[in-house]
Amino acid sequence: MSQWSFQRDAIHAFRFVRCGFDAATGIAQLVYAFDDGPELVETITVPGAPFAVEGARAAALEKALQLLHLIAGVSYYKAAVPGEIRVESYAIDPETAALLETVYLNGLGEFAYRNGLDLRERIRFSAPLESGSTPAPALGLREHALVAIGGGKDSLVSIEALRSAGVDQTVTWIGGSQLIADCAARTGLPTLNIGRALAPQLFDYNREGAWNGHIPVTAVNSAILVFAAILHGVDQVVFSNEHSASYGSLITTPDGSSTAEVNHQWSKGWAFESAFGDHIQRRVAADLQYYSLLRPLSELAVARQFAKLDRYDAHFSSCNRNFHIRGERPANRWCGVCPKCHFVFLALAPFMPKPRLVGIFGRNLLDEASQTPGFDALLEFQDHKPFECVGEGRESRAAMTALVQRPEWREDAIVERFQRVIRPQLDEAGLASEPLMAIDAQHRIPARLWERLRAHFAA
Ligand SMILES: CC(=O)N[C@H]1[C@@H](OP(=O)(O)OP(=O)(O)OC[C@H]2O[C@@H](n3ccc(=O)[nH]c3=O)[C@H](O)[C@@H]2O)O[C@H](CO)[C@@H](O)[C@@H]1O[C@H](C)C(=O)N[C@@H](C)C(=O)N[C@@H](CCC(=O)O)C(=O)O
Ligand SMILES: Nc1ncnc2c1ncn2[C@@H]1O[C@H](COP(=O)(O)OP(=O)(O)OP(=O)(O)O)[C@@H](O)[C@H]1O
Repeated sequence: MSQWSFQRDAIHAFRFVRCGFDAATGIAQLVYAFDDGPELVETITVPGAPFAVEGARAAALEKALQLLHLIAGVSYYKAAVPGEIRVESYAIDPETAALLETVYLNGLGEFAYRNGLDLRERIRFSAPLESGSTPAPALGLREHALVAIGGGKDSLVSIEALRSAGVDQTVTWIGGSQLIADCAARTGLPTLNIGRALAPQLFDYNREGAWNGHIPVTAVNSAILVFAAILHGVDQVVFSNEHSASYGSLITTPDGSSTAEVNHQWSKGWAFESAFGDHIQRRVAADLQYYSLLRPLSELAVARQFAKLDRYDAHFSSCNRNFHIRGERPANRWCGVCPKCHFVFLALAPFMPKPRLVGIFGRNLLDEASQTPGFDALLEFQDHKPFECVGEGRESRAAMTALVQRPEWREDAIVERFQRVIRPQLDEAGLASEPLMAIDAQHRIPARLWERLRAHFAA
């Protein structure tokens, strides 16, 4: 084994070697390997040990651990994308295999597009178990929500909505981000910070020529929170993925003959939420509900809700440059030049007093002419929507149209250019904000909770 070196194109198989959980320490180990190379060990640490889990809950925990092992493998599989995938220490059924193929294929959609790879014939999970295994039992989980917090506006909107609905919640995050920890502390609610350490060899492989690119990180985070929910015996895992996340960027194929949709945030979309949430209830725990509280809302509707809160202005950030595992972070939480900064500034502008918004970012992005190409991409003007977690083009166009009508914004460089250059080329019928504020019926929010929240979101 000491002879083995990472040679991307010579690798035949990706192996799910084993996974295990130590209830005494709260540490889960997820073990993978390429061919007969070294073991790649990712660790997940759930606070609260020692844990005592028995009977049906112990069986459910084992299933949740296997699902986490299978989904988190995407970070390593992507390094070489070999044509053979082997699950070695347990067997899976066809339904689980189908879920994994969907997650890997769609979740690596942007990765494949950017690297010029076609993964459709490569991603195959074999399923030795027969389908139709016994449905998962209800575990008698207590009524309590683990709410994922990401440091940005979306999860804060959910947390405050759940608070207003009187739902017991623990604000939960993965990783060592100080920014998220500050936001979590600011909620004043109970918190749970789950540790996650990627196998260190991944960083070596990256330097040695591994394929690299985006992975469906929300799918990984979701599987971690499901595992933690069963461990802590609670019945809800809540994410904050809005309706708009289900729509990708329309890309023209390299030969220019057609367009295809590639969604950077596929695992924040409805296709993932519905497939994963159903799978958890059928195969892991019948009374564990996985849902996104913001699924009925567009990004603009979420921005409107966030503008009603000012408690987090000096703490939150949606700029993903804060969240690199290694490397620099923006000095004042907002880099001001990435697609997420552009979009969040634009989406909040119609709903916030200008001085408040400029105070949050420390500058007025809409009056920086040098940023025109970035805003053009959001508007899908002569470009496609950026590969980032930003709203739909029609939301950006509607927000810009709203700003044109405001004296305090309309003379700013980007807004003025929109009115002069871009708007005349658009169909006026598609520029209104109001239709984008409509509440969508497609979601997995438990019915009793939704009855309480509907009015909150409509206000
Ligand atoms: C912070 C960030 O945007 N990272 C993306 C960036 O990675 P970079 O190399 O610049 O820094 P690191 O994040 O520290 O990653 C180092 C390497 O590790 C790989 N990796 C990381 C986390 C993980 O769970 N698995 C991994 O394999 C990573 O690929 C690097 O090789 O560029 C990468 C390549 O495009 C992206 O993969 C990194 O994205 C992170 C996985 C990440 O956490 N991104 C979130 C901020 C993010 O994009 N969230 C979306 C949700 C999208 C979804 O669920 O599909 C959001 O904001 O809504
Ligand atoms: N480190 C993390 N741990 C747990 N959940 C996370 C983490 N990062 C993001 N999430 C969750 O993933 C989902 C998508 O993240 P996203 O970045 O869109 O949300 P956000 O940070 O709340 O808001 P914004 O869109 O303004 O950045 C949210 O439910 C968020 O809470």
